[in-house]
Amino acid sequence: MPPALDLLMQRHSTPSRQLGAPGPEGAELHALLEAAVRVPDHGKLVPFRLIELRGDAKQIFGDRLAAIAARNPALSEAKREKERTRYGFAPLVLVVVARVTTDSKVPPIEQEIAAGCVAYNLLLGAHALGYGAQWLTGWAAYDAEVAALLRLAGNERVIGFVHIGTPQIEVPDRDRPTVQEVFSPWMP
Ligand SMILES: Cc1cc2nc3c(=O)[nH]c(=O)nc-3n(C[C@H](O)[C@H](O)[C@H](O)COP(=O)(O)O)c2cc1C
Repeated sequence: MPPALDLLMQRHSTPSRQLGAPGPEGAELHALLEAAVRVPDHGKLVPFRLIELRGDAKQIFGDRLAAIAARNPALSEAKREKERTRYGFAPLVLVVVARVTTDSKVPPIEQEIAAGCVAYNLLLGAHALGYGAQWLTGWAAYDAEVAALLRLAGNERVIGFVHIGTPQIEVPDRDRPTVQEVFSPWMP
């Protein structure tokens, strides 16, 4: 099997709480980012950007998120507790942001898909470099206060928080859809 296809076959997420140091930094992180932004992009709009959360900034972000969660009566106590600790594990979290050009002929969904490809490339690239990663959204990706905390513009939204680090345990793969389940010929 070609190595690139083998990578696709081997990749799986590592839960963010099972990720620890080290994570990619310096030239290695730069290479990961360069590879990640090579996505199909209708209209070449570059409808994405990335925000790094690392070190103290990452922990402060996690604390602020927990404070927002604590004020939200719609979130269960268990979810609020999860927020208090979520950012203490993976050494690096990349926030993938979609920035949608509204006066373009390219529909917003296509621009958001391009940003989603960046997030997936990060998972693949992290795996290729020997790291583990997980793409999370949760309530925080859709919360206006969190968007303000990240200083997102009105046309921007969080596509995912990609946690990257070194797996602390061997994570078994999950069940995968079979080709038979998802593939069929079109019948005229
Ligand atoms: C857009 C998106 C958002 C996700 N958000 C969450 C999340 O908030 N919480 C969670 O437990 N898993 C979430 N997941 C799933 C995990 O990232 C991951 O895919 C899954 O745990 C294992 O699948 P994998 O091994 O094929 O990556 C999300 C996946 C996608 C594509």
